[in-house]
Amino acid sequence: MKKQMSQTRDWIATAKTLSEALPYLQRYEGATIVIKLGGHAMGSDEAMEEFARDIVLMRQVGVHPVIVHGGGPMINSMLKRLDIQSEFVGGKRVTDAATVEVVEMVLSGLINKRVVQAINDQGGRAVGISGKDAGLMICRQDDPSLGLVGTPETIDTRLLETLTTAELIPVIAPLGVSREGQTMNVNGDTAAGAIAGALQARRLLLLTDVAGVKNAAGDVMTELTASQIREMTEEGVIAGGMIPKTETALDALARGVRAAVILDGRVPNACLLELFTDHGVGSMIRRG
Ligand SMILES: Nc1ncnc2c1ncn2[C@@H]1O[C@H](COP(=O)(O)OP(=O)(O)O)[C@@H](O)[C@H]1O
Ligand SMILES: CC(=O)N[C@@H](CCC(=O)OP(=O)(O)O)C(=O)O
Repeated sequence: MKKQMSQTRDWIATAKTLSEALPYLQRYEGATIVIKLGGHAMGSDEAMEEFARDIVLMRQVGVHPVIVHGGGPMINSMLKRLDIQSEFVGGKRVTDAATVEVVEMVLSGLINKRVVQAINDQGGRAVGISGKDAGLMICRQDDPSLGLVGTPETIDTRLLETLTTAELIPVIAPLGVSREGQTMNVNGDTAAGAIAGALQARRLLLLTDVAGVKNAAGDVMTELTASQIREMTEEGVIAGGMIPKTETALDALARGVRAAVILDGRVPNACLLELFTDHGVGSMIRRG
C-alpha cells in the first residue's frame, strides 16, 4: 500500500514536470538549436542513447536540432594505434597530411555513423554529413603552424535547410575544405559556432565533460560575460580545450546567436534540463 502511494507521488511529480515544461516547449517551438557533442561527453553507449532520446524528443516537440560532433579522444586512440604522434596547441590539434586522413576516417566514419544510428534507434531520422558536403563549410588555414587546421570562412546553409525542412536531423562531422580543395580539420566547437551563427540559431549548446567553466577557485560560473572570459583566458584559468569553447561562444553571439551554454554532457538528459526546465546545467554566455 505504502509502495503504491509513493509510486503515485512519483507519477504526480512526473506529470507536474511535464506540465511545467509547457512555456519552454512553446518558447522553443520552431527554433533552431545547434548542439555540439564533444568526444569526452560521448562516454558510454548508455550516455549516447540518452543523448539521442533527448534529440528525438526535441524534434518531436517542434525544435530543429542540428548536431555537430567532436571525437578528439577517439582520434587520439586511432593515431596511437597507427603510431602517429600528435600534439595540441591552444586546444587545436596540429594536423599534417597523414593526421587529417585519420581525422576524417574517425570523424566521418566511426563517430558520425554512431551518432546517426543512436538517433535513428530512438525513432529519429538523422542524416550524417561533414562540412565537405554541398560546400557546407569552406575554410581558410587557421594558423600555419597548426598545419591543415581550418577556420570556417563561409557556411552554405542550404543543405541544412533542406534537411530541416524535410524533418531530418543533420549530424555534422567537423571537417571542411579549402578553396583549393584541401581537406581541413576543424575544431568541433569552432565548427558548431560558425554553423550556429550562419543559421541564426536560438541556442548553441556545447556539451562537454566538466560541470561548466570554472574560475580560479574551481567553482562553476553559471553566467559569464565576454570580459570575464577574456580575463580568465589571459590569467590561464581558461586553458586547453576550454579555449576554443569560450572563443566559439563569443564568436557565435557576435554572429547573432542569442545565447551559448557550455554544459555537462555527463548529466542525464542535460539538453532537456537546459532547454525545458529552470535548472540550467552549466555556464551560460549571453549577448550584451
Ligand atoms: N576554466 C576551465 N573550466 C573548465 N574546464 C577547463 C577550464 N580550463 C580548461 N579546462 C579543460 O577543458 C576541458 C574541456 O575541453 P575538451 O577536452 O576539448 O572537451 P570536449 O572533448 O568535450 O570538446 C575540460 O575537461 C578541462 O580539462
Ligand atoms: C583542429 C582540431 O583540434 N580538431 C579536432 C576535431 C575533433 C574535435 O573537436 O573533438 P572534441 O570536440 O572531442 O574535442 C581534433 O582533431 O581533435
